[in-house]
Amino acid sequence: MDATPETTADSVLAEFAAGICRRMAEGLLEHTGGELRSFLSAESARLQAALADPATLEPAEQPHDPPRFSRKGHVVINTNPVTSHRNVLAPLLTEKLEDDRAVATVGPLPRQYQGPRGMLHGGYVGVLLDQVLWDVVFHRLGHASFTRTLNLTYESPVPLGEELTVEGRVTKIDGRKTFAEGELRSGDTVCARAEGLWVSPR
Ligand SMILES: CCCCCCCCCC(=O)SCCNC(=O)CCNC(=O)[C@H](O)C(C)(C)COP(=O)(O)OP(=O)(O)OC[C@H]1O[C@@H](n2cnc3c(N)ncnc32)[C@H](O)[C@@H]1OP(=O)(O)O
Repeated sequence: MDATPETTADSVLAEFAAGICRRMAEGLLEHTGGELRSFLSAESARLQAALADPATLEPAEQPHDPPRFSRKGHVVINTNPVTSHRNVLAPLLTEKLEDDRAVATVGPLPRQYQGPRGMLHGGYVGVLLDQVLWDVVFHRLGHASFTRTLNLTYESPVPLGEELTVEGRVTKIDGRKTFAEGELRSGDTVCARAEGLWVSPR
């Protein structure tokens, strides 16, 4: 069996296509009428050109999330809706994990994440905090666990169009229970705080 289910060039092409889809999702909310038609046409042409000649995808880089085979031989694609370069819903995080602490940067987030005008949807604030707290718990324990509780406090609206910082810390481990807390910041402003419980599988 090959080490990967597709060539590196095809993985790069898939991530390029995901980038086009992300821009299209944003463009559909930014443009109307003839401007929208021109925008869609230009993005489609870029994808068609890449499909016709993948060598035009410069600079030739390594894919971030190439599919792999599981131990049982199934194709595994990273589907994570926050971190996967292949999932067009994912805003993508740059994350640093150290011991009991994770610090991630995300954004600037575009219009498809909007709740109140110009602000991030509150449910999505929870998604970002859930992911980063889950990540720090995984990093600390070395295995996956389930979010059991996640309590959010919204301190101030989260702006779209600005880079955000999401921080998570493990605060206590008690048998199968791991407690963690964190916050989401825009600049120096703490916009939301979270604390929760992660339960390891039996
Ligand atoms: C591989 C890569 C994947 C990347 C994914 C990123 C994911 C991001 C995070 C997520 O989205 S996770 C998905 C959302 N979460 C879920 O779907 C979890 C749904 N809930 C469950 O499946 C079960 O409720 C759960 C597995 C969490 C717990 O069920 P159990 O039957 O194993 O728990 P149990 O009732 O035995 O409780 C375990 C311990 O927690 C304690 N506990 C439970 N609820 C509590 C509570 N609310 N407060 C305090 N303690 C609590 C409970 O008393 C007990 O304590 P002890 O071990 O000391 O006896």
